[in-house]
Amino acid sequence: MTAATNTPLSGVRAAIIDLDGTMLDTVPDFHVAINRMRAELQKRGQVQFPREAAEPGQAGKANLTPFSPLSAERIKLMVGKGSENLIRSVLALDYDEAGVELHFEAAMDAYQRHYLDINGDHSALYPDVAAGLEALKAHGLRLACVTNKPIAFAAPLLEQKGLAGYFEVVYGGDSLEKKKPHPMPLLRVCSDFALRPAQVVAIGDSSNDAQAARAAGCPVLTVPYGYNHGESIHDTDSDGIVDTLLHAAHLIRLHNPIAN
Ligand SMILES: O=C(O)COP(=O)(O)O
Ligand SMILES: [Mg+2]
Repeated sequence: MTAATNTPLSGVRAAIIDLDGTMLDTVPDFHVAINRMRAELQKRGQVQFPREAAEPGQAGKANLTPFSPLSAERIKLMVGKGSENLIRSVLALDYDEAGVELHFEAAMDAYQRHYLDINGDHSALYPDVAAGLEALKAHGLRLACVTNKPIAFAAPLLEQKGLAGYFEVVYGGDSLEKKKPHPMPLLRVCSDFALRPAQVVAIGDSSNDAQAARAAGCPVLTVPYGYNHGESIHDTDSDGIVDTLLHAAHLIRLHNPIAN
């Protein structure tokens, strides 16, 4: 994209930043919490086995085979569409459809407990995140964070990593009726800021962010280092790929030379 007079980034006054895979590499947290949840389910399955089995040694036999821990790479493919989707995808590796439904509630409960226990302990900021947020703010942009992570995970995580102060609003995947790729959370930010969607750029790591932005009518920039469900970010429809949030800030500034 060149600094022509009218581009998708012209007139941008605010930015909506995604969390997982864009600001923080959280897969190591997901990795620990998911495998602890699976170990817990496994343990309970073994305890229940003698009582549940109609014929000892028949029903529930599969539960006696230890779940081998999932790799971080495998979990990375499942992150980005919220907790419910993640837990269903993980359960589907061990159970058939009926089993997924049967174990869903207990799995969610265990997962949330384990995640909150270690939230942020294994996660790290990507390069130039704080510098990028500083630069966006210095250029007069208002900032919001929109993530599909539950707000009970996202809010303390932003706080712990020193990022909370940058954002006027934060919406989690369960804050509103719909989550990304639905445009609802992005449109809510536009209305919070009293700006038109064309004035609010979304910055994210996945097709989820891009689809939500397109549906809302917001320009969108993508980063190439996050989790795009195993797909190349080059195949995602966006207005530009930026190496870092700092690069995004420079690009926005280039297209808005007189703002501030
Ligand atoms: O928790 C998730 O599904 C990921 O959320 P995010 O990429 O929208 O921050
Ligand atoms: Mg993301």
